[in-house]
Amino acid sequence: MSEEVQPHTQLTTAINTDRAIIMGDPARVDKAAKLLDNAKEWAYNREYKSVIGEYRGQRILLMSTGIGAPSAGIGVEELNNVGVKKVIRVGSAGAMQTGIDLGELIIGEGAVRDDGLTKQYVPAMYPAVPSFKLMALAHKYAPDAVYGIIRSHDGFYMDDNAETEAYWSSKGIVGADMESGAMMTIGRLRGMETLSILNNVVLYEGDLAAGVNSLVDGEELMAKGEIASLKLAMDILSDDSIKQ
Ligand SMILES: O=P(O)(O)O[C@H]1O[C@H](CO)[C@@H](O)[C@H]1O
Ligand SMILES: O=c1cc[nH]c(=O)[nH]1
Repeated sequence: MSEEVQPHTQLTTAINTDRAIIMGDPARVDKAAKLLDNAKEWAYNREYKSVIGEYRGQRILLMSTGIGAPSAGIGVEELNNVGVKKVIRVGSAGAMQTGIDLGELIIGEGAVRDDGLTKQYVPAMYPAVPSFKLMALAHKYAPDAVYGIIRSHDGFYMDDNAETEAYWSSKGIVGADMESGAMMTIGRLRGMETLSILNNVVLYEGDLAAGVNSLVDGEELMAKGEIASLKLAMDILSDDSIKQ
């Protein structure tokens, strides 16, 4: 653990908790903060907005990490530096299979590491897997969520998106995001327990940009999915079996 102020997140060990919920969007931190008791903003530097509060008596840090593996990777490293050992990402995603509705929760049983960053940590054959303990708690609180392997990628606006998605869909991948693979890989290398809970904002083969715009506009099913995903992460992190 480091006593230093972390340069990007501005976190220190004074956060005094071993668990955090991370998300891409700083605006989601404000929505999540409303679900906590005694929520207090800790810092807001660059894309990293952090709030500390309590859920069912358990102290939890909320933090945004911006978009993409490099900024998520920095966030996870700095969380580890200040003693955080359990991290749940609550993100948005695109479905990779038909039949997954808007606002449905997709929980990553592993991630295809289609990012550039984590290959600089370990070869691509190293698996990106979540904590089995946190996963078991996900099943306890959300037995009906969609469970499967997700794909974390670097490029939102790729010319070959349709072909790439068809390929990974044919391999059974259930959803796509941009940070879960980095969190699972770097987290595991640093001895942290991680889990990824994603709110579906794009139907399979749907319009990516339109889906993300609807999330911003607060479309009802997506807004419900966002709150459900945050509550699920809080239920898991405050479960009696892993209470701090
Ligand atoms: O909603 P967040 O958590 O940012 O997650 C998803 O949304 C962004 C793309 O729109 C990427 O960060 C992707 O992973
Ligand atoms: O398809 C999607 C939707 C949101 N975010 C992604 O990374 N991909």
